[in-house]
Amino acid sequence: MEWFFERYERLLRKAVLLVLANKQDRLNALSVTEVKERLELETRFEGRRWHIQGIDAVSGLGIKEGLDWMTRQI
Ligand SMILES: Nc1nc2c(ncn2[C@@H]2O[C@H](COP(=O)(O)OP(=O)(O)OP(=O)(O)O)[C@@H](O)[C@H]2O)c(=O)[nH]1
Repeated sequence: MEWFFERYERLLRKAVLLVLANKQDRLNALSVTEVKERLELETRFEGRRWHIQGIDAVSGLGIKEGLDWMTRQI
């Protein structure tokens, strides 16, 4: 199994990451900055392609912008 995980890790190193910080319409939702800090994205994904997008899944706000970013990466 070792070979499997090594191969997988190698492939994932090239993966791009899109984080959707949902419920931005709710006052008690974590802000984009808070989600970014709690997930330690800047340090964990340093040198990698990642993006965090605030969204509101009910109205759809931000979803297009997030997916547009992902589309540009692939
Ligand atoms: N106001 C608001 N409500 C949302 C949003 N996204 C999901 N919800 C609501 O949150 C509730 C839980 O949604 P689910 O899709 O079941 O998500 P879940 O992962 O099971 O639960 P959560 O931990 O609440 O995310 C539902 O009533 C959704 O309508 C959003 O962006 N804004």
